[in-house]
Amino acid sequence: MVKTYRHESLLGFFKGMSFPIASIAMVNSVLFGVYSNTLLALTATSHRERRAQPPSYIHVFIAGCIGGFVQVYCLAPFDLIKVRLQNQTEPRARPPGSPPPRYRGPVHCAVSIFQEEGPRGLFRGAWALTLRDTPTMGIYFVTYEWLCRQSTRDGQDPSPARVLVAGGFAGIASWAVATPLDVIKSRLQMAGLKRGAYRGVLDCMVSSARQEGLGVFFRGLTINSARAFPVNAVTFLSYEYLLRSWG
Ligand SMILES: C[N+](C)(C)CCCC[C@H](N)C(=O)O
Repeated sequence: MVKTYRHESLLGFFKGMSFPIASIAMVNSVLFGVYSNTLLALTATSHRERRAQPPSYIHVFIAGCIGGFVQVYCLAPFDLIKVRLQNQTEPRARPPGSPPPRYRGPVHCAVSIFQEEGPRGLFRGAWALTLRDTPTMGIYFVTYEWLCRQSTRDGQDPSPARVLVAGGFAGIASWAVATPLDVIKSRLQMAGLKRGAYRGVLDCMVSSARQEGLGVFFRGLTINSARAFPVNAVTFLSYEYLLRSWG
């Protein structure tokens, strides 16, 4: 944090955020929409009926995995642009004559990737993202449901405080499992800049572990968990209460 602040001031912390903020609404509505509709197809219960007739954890897991799988295709290009911009550090005062940053902003970044790496370039790392999100979104929804049911009497709606706590821990639990593939995904997304860096997911895993030890698979987990708690607490609270007031 100190280094980022010294080098890039407060703005450095928000690098690459305009795109994720604009895209998060779309990505989350795809995730939660596919999740809820898959549960409807599997259990024939709507969101409202699910308190009285709770779905089995297997159904929750399958619906979460399918939701995770589908949302990857909305998330992948936005996530790639975020990673590319976050990894581009710019000093506060650029010495005169030094080259300008490679990407001038999210739109310029998207256009450059499209031109330099082709349309498929925008989906770089999407396979690692699919591997990261499919099972861990299942874990995300199962953890949330389990924690809600632990603390709520059968058939009753969980209180807002419980929804917040269950959502927060669901975020942490799923990130704990997702972090190894998150590290690999980000490396593959960055590798598009240098030709032939990795041959694929497995190659990236093996060479990262060889060079940096197994600890590499947990890089960023602490800061990600600190972020995941409030983010996912609010996400689930919004989901529950928006559906309750509209459904
Ligand atoms: C499945 N995985 C762990 C990758 C993400 C789960 C939480 C997703 C949420 N939008 C967030 O940004 O925290």
